Amino acid sequence: MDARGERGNAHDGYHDIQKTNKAFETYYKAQNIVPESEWETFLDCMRSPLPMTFRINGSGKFATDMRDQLEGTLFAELLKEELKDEEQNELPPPKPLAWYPERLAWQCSYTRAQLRRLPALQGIFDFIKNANELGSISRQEAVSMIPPFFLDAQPHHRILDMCASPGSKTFQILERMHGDFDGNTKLPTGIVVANDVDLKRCNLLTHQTKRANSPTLLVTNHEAQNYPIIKGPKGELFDFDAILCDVPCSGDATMRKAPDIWNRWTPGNGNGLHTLQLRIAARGAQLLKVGGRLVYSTCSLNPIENEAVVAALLKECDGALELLDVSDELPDLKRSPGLRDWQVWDKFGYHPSFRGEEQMFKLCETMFSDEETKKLPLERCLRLLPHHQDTGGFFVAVFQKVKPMEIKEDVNAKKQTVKERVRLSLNVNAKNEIEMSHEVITLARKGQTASIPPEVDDKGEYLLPHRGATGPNGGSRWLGIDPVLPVNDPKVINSIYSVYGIESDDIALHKNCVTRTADTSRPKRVYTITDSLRQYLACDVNESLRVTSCGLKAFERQEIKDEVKEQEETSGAMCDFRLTQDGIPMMFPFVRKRIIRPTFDDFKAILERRTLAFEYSAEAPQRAVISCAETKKALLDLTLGCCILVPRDEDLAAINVSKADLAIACWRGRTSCNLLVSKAETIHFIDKIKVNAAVKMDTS
Ligand SMILES: C[S@@+](CC[C@H](N)C(=O)[O-])C[C@H]1O[C@@H](n2cnc3c(N)ncnc32)[C@H](O)[C@@H]1O
Repeated sequence: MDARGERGNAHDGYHDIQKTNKAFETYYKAQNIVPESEWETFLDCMRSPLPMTFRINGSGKFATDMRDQLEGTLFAELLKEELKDEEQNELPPPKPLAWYPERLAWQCSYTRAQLRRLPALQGIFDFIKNANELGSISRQEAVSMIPPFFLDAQPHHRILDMCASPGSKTFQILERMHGDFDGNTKLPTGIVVANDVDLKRCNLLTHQTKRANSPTLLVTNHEAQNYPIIKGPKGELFDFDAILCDVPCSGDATMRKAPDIWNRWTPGNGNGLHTLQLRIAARGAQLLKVGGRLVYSTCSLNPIENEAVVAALLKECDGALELLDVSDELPDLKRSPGLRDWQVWDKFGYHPSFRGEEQMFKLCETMFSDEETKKLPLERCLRLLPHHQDTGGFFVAVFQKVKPMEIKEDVNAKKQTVKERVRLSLNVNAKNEIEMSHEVITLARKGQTASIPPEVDDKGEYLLPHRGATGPNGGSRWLGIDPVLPVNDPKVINSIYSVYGIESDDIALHKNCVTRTADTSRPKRVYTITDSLRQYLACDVNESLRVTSCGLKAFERQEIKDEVKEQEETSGAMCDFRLTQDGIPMMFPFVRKRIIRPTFDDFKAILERRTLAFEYSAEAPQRAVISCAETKKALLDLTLGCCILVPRDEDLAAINVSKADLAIACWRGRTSCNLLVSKAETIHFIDKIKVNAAVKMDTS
């Protein structure tokens, strides 16, 4: 039995681990991060399993409806009776996180094992499992939800998440950017750049944030401490309104979730990361706009990874950064103040001050608190202690940039060859190098790039450069990474505009579409991006950014045989590009053509059977056939190709779902209409209909 009166699942391995570590206890007692009177409670809590928490995704009506459903059914049942586990220990009911706005994040005081095991918790277990898979909730540690709140992200902001994978905080930021976008409100105009040093983790990040369907998202793969500096043609820095530095750390505040840390903890774990953490935060400070916010966070309790980094950053920035007092933000969040003084230890013991020889022990001056440090308002930092709110531990510091600061160039970045610099600065492919002017080559030899400004449109906005797509790395500076190329072939874009009835005044696809296909007149996938994202990419004339994913995949090439095209084009326009299901939430408000409103029965039938034939066929008697003559006629009146099916208004009203929420991509074929939605997504739609219909019946 542990401190919480819980027995772990014999198979979860949790209780096989010895949760003591003398060095850990000595170290943190000496650091005074916890008042003496709370020490034992703190240790007990660190040894107990972490309760499961989740937050409801999205915002506005969708999220509050979901919460009301949850409170109205599942949680109400649990609140009615006293819950006990097998050993008759009382299990408190789920409760909303006190500090999280609008009761949209919840904490269940059960372990995962209990959730799986106890029959009374079956409903909650199923709900969490399904809702997480379908993307309506995110299981996320309570403390990990905190940093994005302090960023104060707005839809028009440029935001940089420097160490972003697996992306739970990026996802929160994107939700905040998109707010209640429903086609009546404006699309976010800002950008979110999410970066990670690990390419595989960049791909994970792209996958985890896919549900946000965001045209503002750019995923890059760089060392955050050397993040590229992008400047506009007049030398103006492309800086960010908000930057999150959720840096790599020892993670010793996550012992409740990862108890193996008890066995491997040493003071050296934190010491070894201090310099990298400081370098990442310092790069963040350089890239921050004056007036913008930088949030530094770790899931470590260690002052060397926390206050020491904050103090060194403040000193290094020489008055350009101010550490903010955020005590009036998230007022219900219990927090401990940061320390002004701490101790430096390593495996040899305690080092009272930095005298120089400590360097031999891999300690550095910035780890120590000196007289200057003690004058800094470090109590403004937030340390979240596990026993205060039954969470994991965390550390957060919020800065504001108050004046410009010097920017050091990226000294460690991979050196470009002269030829490469010339090629990149001119945006020409390797074969054309022969035509480079003497002047440009001289500049490149001096280590400078020729400042070829990005192309500008009649409104003075920067357009994306046409990079050579046949260069040594498939047109990209980066081996294995396809270049980001503009799709502005009028044939492609005009066909999309006209076939789907999209107005260029509503959404400027001709400027804001990109592809990774070398032949931009026949792109495989077309991604939409926001104006700001285009400006950022356009200013990157030297292709310094290693972009692993960019914008929202809105259209995909659908090969249509030429003879079919010929026949069809006599009866109307055809488009080689189908709308993707991911693109529908964003594009639907702008689409005026090829929308079909079937009866609810036909709509459900196509979701369940994936295809609806126009006519009954004796050769395929099992095929479902469209039942409504009006829907059939509307479909037959379309040329072959993609269309969007949306239930009729009265049916949507009956289940309280919006048009954009149940708009599905289909293909109008010769003899049938077919779903273009994956099986997993189809289940999501069927569930949405079922859940909403059940709730409606419940409440009526
Ligand atoms: C604490 S995790 C970030 C968690 C993430 N912010 C989230 O909320 O899902 C730290 C991340 O930093 C990445 N990382 C480590 N060193 C880095 C560096 N030098 N530059 C950029 N990212 C780095 C790791 O790959 C890891 O994904």
